Amino acid sequence: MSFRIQPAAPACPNRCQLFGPGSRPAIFEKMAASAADVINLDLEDSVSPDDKPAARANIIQAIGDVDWGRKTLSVRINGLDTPYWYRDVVEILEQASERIDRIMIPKVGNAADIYAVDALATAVERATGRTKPVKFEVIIESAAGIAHVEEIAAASPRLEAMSLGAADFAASMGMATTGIGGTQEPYYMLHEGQKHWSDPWHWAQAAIVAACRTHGVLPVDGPFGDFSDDDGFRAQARRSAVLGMVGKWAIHPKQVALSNEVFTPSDEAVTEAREILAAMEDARARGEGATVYKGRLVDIASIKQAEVIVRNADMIAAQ
Ligand SMILES: CC(C)(COP(=O)(O)OP(=O)(O)OC[C@H]1O[C@@H](n2cnc3c(N)ncnc32)[C@H](O)[C@@H]1OP(=O)(O)O)[C@@H](O)C(=O)NCCC(=O)NCCSC(=O)C[C@H](O)C(=O)O
Ligand SMILES: [Mg+2]
Repeated sequence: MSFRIQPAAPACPNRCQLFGPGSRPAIFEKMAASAADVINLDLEDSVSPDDKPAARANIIQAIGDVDWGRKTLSVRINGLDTPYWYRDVVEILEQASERIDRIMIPKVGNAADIYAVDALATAVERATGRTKPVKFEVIIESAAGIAHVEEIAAASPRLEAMSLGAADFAASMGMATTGIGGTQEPYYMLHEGQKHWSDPWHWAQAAIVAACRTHGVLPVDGPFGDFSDDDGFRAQARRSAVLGMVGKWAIHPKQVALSNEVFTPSDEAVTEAREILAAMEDARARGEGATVYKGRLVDIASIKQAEVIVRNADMIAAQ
């Protein structure tokens, strides 16, 4: 056990991040009216190269003009392997209002990528006299990103959240699939003639959660491409929640409610967590460190487990 205390991740709801192309300003008001906790206005892969300047201008105007309520407002810039990213950062931080909360950096490969954007953002903020430092979120979506995930999680005090980008991740890893998240038909074990499907995203998600929890960053599951498959989305999101992720992207508005449903602790879960805390309080009064709740062991670690659920529920209810 390390003597270092694990830092808390930011206490802001992040159950669903709704994406929309910056080249499609007609949907910005709909995004703002949605039930997503986070809005991601995209300058990257949903915007064609010719549309990048117009998309930047749309986003800069909308950051100030649209009523985003209490949502976290994030702009996904282009990757550092493109000629677009520096203009994204400079134009947004020079021209957009301070309503923007985060810049999302895609395809990060190592801590130096974050350092580069941090240096540029810091220079623009100082030059323009901005008073609210923009926060960062990153996407792990390459072999290099997952190989360096821990140094990326530690790279900047601006960093609030880290997502798995299943599509680019699969491409970078050379995975034999065109699916964006979810069950992959050929990824199964055979036992006595029966197929047992496994989860090809699991290890990357677990690595992201561990890196994030070590450094006080929110771990988030990325896109689920087949927006006609609600049950598939739910199944993927539930696995992510059990692993410790706090939310998931929506690439279509119909996925927002699904994500909020999965990543909001249920009444039953909260009741059980509070009962465990009460049972342990009674045990403590008796001078015991362990007791029995519904026929199973609960001990001091159970207090920490129950507190995760209660804290999360209280934080969401406070919004
Ligand atoms: C996927 C879409 C292109 C679908 O758009 P559309 O054809 O308009 O869908 P519908 O006709 O079903 O729309 C129904 C109504 O909802 C509105 N709408 C559509 N999309 C959005 C949205 N994103 N936010 C809010 N509202 C939206 C429509 O206007 C309709 O409204 P109405 O007419 O009033 O009923 C589109 O959803 C879309 O562009 N989605 C986002 C795509 C995107 O941003 N992709 C980037 C993120 S995923 C990624 O990059 C991969 C990742 O990096 C990785 O590597 O894994
Ligand atoms: Mg991507």
